[in-house]
Amino acid sequence: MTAHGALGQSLDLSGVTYRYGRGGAGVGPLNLHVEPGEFLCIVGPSGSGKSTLLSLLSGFLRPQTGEIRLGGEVVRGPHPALTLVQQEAALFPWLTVGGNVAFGLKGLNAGEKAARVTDALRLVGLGGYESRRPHELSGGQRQRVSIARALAVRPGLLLLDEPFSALDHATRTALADELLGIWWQQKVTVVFVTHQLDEALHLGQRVVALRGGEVALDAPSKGLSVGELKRVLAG
Ligand SMILES: Nc1ncnc2c1ncn2[C@@H]1O[C@H](COP(=O)(O)OP(=O)(O)OP(=O)(O)O)[C@@H](O)[C@H]1O
Repeated sequence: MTAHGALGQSLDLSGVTYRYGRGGAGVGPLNLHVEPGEFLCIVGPSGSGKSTLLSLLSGFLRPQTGEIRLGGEVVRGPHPALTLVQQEAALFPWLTVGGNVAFGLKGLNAGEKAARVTDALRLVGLGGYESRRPHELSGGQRQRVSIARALAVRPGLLLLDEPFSALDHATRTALADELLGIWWQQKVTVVFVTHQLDEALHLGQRVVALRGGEVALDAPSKGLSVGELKRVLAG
């Protein structure tokens, strides 16, 4: 299921486990392959292991068994090619929008940084907002800035943890469609965690449902229904 000659990187999990305490809750063993440029949604009830999985994917937690590979390279810790967008836009209030987007850019000169910032803000529909401050923006705009910040580093894998959950329905729908446009244009690999089953089916090419830290379903979203997902998640 390769998407449109993607530039994003492949993601592979083989035998990955992480348990909090001996025999405690957590995830695994997980085996998962994500194609370069694929859009994967992860759903699951509260406590099913979604956040633990994202922490493992973003390198904040190390697997206790197995390994995670991004573009064939073992992930050994937080990495600039793995960017995480969280529920609430965590912007630095004392920096401008441009400063926030430029924050993670390393090893570039000032001109290259400015070009990356301009491009990323244009992608999220905030061209010209460079000198604004976060408090001057709406919740949806702030979340757009955090997506721009993630995109500015040209990630091989974009991880999103319920990025639209704090937004009203109309803004949420608009941002979801914008994200699809960006994904299509940038050909980045996306792993998107959501509680909303309809959102997962709308956005993802493929849906993975977690239950009790294990994969209960891994299927193309085409042909899946919210009812079927609910049945799987209920066990
Ligand atoms: N720091 C921790 N110490 C001990 N147990 C933990 C810790 N973090 C999570 N857990 C447990 O691990 C399991 C998976 O939690 P996780 O937060 O990954 O689930 P989740 O699907 O993201 O839930 P939610 O949708 O509520 O955010 C749960 O049983 C949780 O109680």
